[in-house]
Amino acid sequence: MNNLTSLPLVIGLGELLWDCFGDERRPGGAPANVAFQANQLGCQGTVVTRVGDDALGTELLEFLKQQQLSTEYVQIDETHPTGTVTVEFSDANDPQYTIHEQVAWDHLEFNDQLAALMKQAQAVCFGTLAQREADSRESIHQCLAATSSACLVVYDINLRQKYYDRDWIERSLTAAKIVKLNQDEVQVLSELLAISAEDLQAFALHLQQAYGVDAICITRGAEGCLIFADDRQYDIPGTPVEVADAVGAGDAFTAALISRRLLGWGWEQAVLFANRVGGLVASQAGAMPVLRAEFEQLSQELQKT
Ligand SMILES: Nc1ncnc2c1ncn2[C@@H]1O[C@H](COP(=O)(O)OP(=O)(O)O)[C@@H](O)[C@H]1O
Ligand SMILES: O=C(O)C(=O)C[C@H](O)[C@H](O)COP(=O)(O)O
Repeated sequence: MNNLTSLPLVIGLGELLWDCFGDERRPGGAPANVAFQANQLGCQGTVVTRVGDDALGTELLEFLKQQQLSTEYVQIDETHPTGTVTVEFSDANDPQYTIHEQVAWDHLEFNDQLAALMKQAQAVCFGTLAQREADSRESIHQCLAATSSACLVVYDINLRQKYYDRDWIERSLTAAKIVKLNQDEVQVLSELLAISAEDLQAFALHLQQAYGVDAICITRGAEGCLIFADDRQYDIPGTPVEVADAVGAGDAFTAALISRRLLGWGWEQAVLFANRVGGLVASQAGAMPVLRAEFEQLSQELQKT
């Protein structure tokens, strides 16, 4: 691997795709969004994924290059096309995703190159969607098994349509140190794992104890977030923004939290920062807006408090 920088290496492991909004399309895919944002947040964000041998795949590779992200770990699939997602919005302006099937990122292949990369990672973020096919599911868990014991393994649950299963979720929870989920996902998980979510503190404690997770982050859109870590609870209200679309807000939150924890920030400051970063991304169109200067300014402001 060409590790040319000493910045913390943050891997987004799973889907890189096109989010399609009517006639427009923008790069997306939850783990790729995390890697992209980590790159803007002072880390070396790197995407591990697979695209098709087609024009949409070539365009994604070009996009990564333009944004100074490595394309070294983007596999090219000769038989499956580049992934696409149709994004629509509910009456409450919440994004709804239709994820198209049998695409390149369903068929990630674990190999020695990925093992070497994972060994060097300071953090890795993965989700549930990219585990819908056995090929990528097994490769993702092989990648996680190749990380060092110091690596911050983050599971951003991201449940989409019917693409989840109790066994995959439990296996992923067991592999993770930090788990991120939104309010809707709390309800789904509560039913799937038969854990009451009436008391969120008890819900989080159950996940922490049953699966050996250090921190549980529950995001609540405009209402901010609730974090359980170090035997404490951080209840952070939202900061009002004018929403362009909330696509990628959760991934930006996750990337910001990872980046500041890796820099040694305490939970409270890191969460305050992540909350604001999520809001900033919700105020912009698409999952990967360029906001490097805004993030830096916010980081400096919060560091002074
Ligand atoms: N409308 C909004 N106003 C202010 N902050 C927001 C808004 N939407 C999202 N955020 C910020 O982004 C974070 C993640 O958003 P959320 O929608 O809960 O995640 P996800 O995209 O995973 O569903 C929230 O915790 C909040 O900090
Ligand atoms: O990969 C997926 O699951 C997709 O549907 C593509 C989207 O780009 C992200 O999901 C946005 O994720 P949020 O940050 O939760 O808004």
